[in-house]
Amino acid sequence: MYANEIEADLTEVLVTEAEIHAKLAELARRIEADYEGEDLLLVGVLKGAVMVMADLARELRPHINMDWMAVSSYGAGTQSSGVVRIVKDLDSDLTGRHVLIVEDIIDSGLTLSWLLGNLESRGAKSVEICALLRKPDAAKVEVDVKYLGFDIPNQFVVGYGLDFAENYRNLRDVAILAPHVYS
Ligand SMILES: O=P(O)(O)OC[C@H]1O[C@H](OP(=O)(O)OP(=O)(O)O)[C@H](O)[C@@H]1O
Ligand code: HPA
Ligand SMILES: [Mg+2]
Repeated sequence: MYANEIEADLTEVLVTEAEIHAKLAELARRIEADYEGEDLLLVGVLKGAVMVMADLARELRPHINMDWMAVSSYGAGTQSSGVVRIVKDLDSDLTGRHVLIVEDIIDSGLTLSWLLGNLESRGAKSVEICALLRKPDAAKVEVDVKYLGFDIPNQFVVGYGLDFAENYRNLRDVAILAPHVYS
């Protein structure tokens, strides 16, 4: 389904487009029930969360708001540096608001544990996390994720927003990147 030169870079498709969309619909129903009658601000973490945010937001039937933050800790490698830096901050004031962070993946957990602390310190009424993927075997810190899509093995994955050196973000599925690409 992908161009031949992309197929050659992938070991296997781990989560298909259909599985992602079914899961996001399921999570959206839970989110709608949990925040019924409340205002909700979705905070997407650029750039990886763009696809999850776009599809999750369109699954949600009530009125919601969206804002974006860009943080980066990976650079061009496959290991988190552990140092999270804000590349773009939110435009919104979080005081008194219900905030749901939308992420593509929890790998070491360093990005989200840092972000959770950062957003909680801004006076939000609540801050929760929705992440499409999590690698339980890669955790360096535990992150309390309320809405989780899939637990996946500890392998480097790409697609559906996830990149390696800024490539593969546009793939529709989540796939394992072949080691020959990065080693
Ligand atoms: O749990 P961790 O080990 O911290 O890894 C997860 C984070 O790493 C990736 O983002 P990255 O910093 O590479 O930037 P990007 O979203 O622009 O790809 C991914 O999108 C998560 O935000
Ligand atoms: O497995 C991954 N793939 C792409 N980006 C990532 N950022 C953290 N883990 C990953
Ligand atoms: Mg990211």
